[in-house]
Amino acid sequence: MMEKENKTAVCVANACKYYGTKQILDQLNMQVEKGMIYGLLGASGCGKTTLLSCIVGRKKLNSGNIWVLGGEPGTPESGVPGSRVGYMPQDVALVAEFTVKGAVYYFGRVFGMKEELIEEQYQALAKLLDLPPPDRYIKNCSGGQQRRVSFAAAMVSTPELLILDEPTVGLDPVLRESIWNYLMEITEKQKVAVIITTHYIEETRQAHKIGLMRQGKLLAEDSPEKLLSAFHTDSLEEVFLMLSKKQTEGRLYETQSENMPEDSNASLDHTSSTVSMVMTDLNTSKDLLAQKSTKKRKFNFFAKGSGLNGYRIRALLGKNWMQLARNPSGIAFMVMFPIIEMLAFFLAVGNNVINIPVAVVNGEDILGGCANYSYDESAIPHGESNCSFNQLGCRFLEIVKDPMIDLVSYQDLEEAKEGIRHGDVTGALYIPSRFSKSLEDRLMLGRSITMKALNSSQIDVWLDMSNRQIGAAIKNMLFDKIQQFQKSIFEQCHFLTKLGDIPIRFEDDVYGHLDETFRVFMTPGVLLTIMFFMGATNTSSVIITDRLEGVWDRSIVAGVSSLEILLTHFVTQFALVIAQTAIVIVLTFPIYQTEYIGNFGTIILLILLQGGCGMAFGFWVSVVSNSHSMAHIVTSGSFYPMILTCGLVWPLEGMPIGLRWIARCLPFTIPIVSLRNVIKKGWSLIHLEVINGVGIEILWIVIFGIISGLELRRKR
Ligand SMILES: Nc1ncnc2c1ncn2[C@@H]1O[C@H](COP(=O)(O)OP(=O)(O)OP(=O)(O)O)[C@@H](O)[C@H]1O
Repeated sequence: MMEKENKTAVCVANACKYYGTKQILDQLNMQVEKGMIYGLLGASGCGKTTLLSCIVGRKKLNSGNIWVLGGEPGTPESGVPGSRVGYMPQDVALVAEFTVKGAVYYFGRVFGMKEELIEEQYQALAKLLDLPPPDRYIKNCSGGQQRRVSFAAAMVSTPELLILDEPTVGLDPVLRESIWNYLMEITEKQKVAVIITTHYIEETRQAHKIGLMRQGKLLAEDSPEKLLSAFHTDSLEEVFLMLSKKQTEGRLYETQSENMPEDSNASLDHTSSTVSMVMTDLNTSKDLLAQKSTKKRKFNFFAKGSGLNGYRIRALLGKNWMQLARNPSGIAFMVMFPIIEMLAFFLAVGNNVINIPVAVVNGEDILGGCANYSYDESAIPHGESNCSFNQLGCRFLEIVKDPMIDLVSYQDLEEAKEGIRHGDVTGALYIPSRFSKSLEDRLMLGRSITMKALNSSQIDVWLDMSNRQIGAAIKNMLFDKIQQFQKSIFEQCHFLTKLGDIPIRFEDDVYGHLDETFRVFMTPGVLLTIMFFMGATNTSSVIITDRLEGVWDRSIVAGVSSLEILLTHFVTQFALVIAQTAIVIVLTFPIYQTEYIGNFGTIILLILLQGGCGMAFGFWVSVVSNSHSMAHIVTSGSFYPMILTCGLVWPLEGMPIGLRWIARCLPFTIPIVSLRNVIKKGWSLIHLEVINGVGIEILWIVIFGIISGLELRRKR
């Protein structure tokens, strides 16, 4: 048995694999010996790549068994993933920013090979495969050149098992021949087992064994010569066609008994519910698979080899750095966006509105334009308690002058109101024709004033409140101005000015002050939301590129763990978050002079952690998204709900109770309050209202990490 075991490289028994309800592999059996080229043939979509993914451990069978180089893929005995297997996936799966040499070196480093050995291998492979110049970027290589580099990357560790998914697509016949010659040589001399898929059926005549696959089943498995003689033809394509036809007619069993030559070692697979001409040595496979099943599998959160390894981490960090550094426009955007966003905030938010056109109809001086008005003569005191008023409308118009409004004189009230309806002006002030006299009566006569006089002692205002912010700003400004106006009259008339005050007094504010701009309130929220979404978009776009280009999967087959990929991306992306945090902090505090009274370290901590939280969110987005556009939809789709419910636009206290609780659980709702407490109240980390912000950020980093890990496992 030992002898047989040593000869076997891959053994697949009764393999079934589903994607959802669709069956891809159907009771498939296959056996590959060491020192053999195994050509796996089949129409597009028959499940070849899926089978190879299961062999290298990237996908899991729903039922059945696989044994590779000493054990089930993923166990230490099999050495898969790792340097014992060279895997060239169907897609090029190389980092576009790598150079040709850098791509081969990356895999050498992941395998922990010495630099001199990698160089030696690189030189040999460059010659064999006629690789493009070493310093040419992968993204600048042609499709055929990229496939050759991909082949070299699979070969760098001189693996025991070489899995090549359509390696010869797009290569010229001369190069195809030299690759086949090379494969013949390594199978013969180094006893490497090679599994190769190809669309060029005749190319596999040189293989030692070929497997003809259709609809998830292996129809036949034998040497090309034996298959050709069994079907009395000299074309493998014809063999395949005949077998396919018989499979469709359900006569495969007959095929085997009729056609198999005496000396063929093919046997019926009686363990399968289907019948096929597979060569699998069932005794060997049973021995191997039984041996494997005694090995206990350990629970492993990140699926494969979660241990951290220095040289793999160095290789991954180098890769991430290259991806970043060789993408200067990406770096420029990552630096520019926080600057642009913060500048947009500081320049656009919180400033007073100016030059709003407001109509004025001064009934006291319709045509005069206040030409004969004198401030001093508009309120003339008589004795201790009397005062006579004159042209107070003009006095009010002088006081009401403010950068916020541009007064536009109208002579008719209806015309002014029409101006609002047409959008020419935002409001209209109407000063009644007897305003001064009526106001005098109001102050002097007290309770005996007539209703008519009372009405005409008031200035009437109409506002366009369709723009609520502007309407409210004008309203507030008019309240201030009318108080100023009243105070000025009281002073001039020697009245007790306090009599004019409304009977409520606002003392000094405990924290902040009433006339602070809206920007001060917004700053903590803007800082944290910018960091969250910058972290999310940076991370998701980098990781999704790795996943879509196949670099992630390929690195994992080379022995890298998901945890190592995650950690190294975290390190690289966190360096960016640190840079972006520095940018937003410098703009907010030294440059825009935002006041803060709390601990600066706590402010930095809350902002940095929020960037980390965004990164973790971006990581999750990249795991659940199958494309860049889907990642963008998820990120931008979550942007509005999170922003609208975080208390930045409207207080949580104004939301329905259930929504309030949901909003509180979001990644930045409570941290915004915590940051505001540090900036405005000077609270430290010992306050619950600060520490819970830090706690929520850390909790979300952990939650996103865990659900991403679980999703990665589920996707296998
Ligand atoms: N992740 C997936 N989810 C759902 N279906 C999938 C997934 N991957 C592959 N498939 C489907 O499984 C079937 C087999 O795909 P596979 O890539 O294994 O075929 P293949 O034989 O390698 O084809 P080709 O020669 O064109 O590469 C196809 O119908 C494909 O659409």
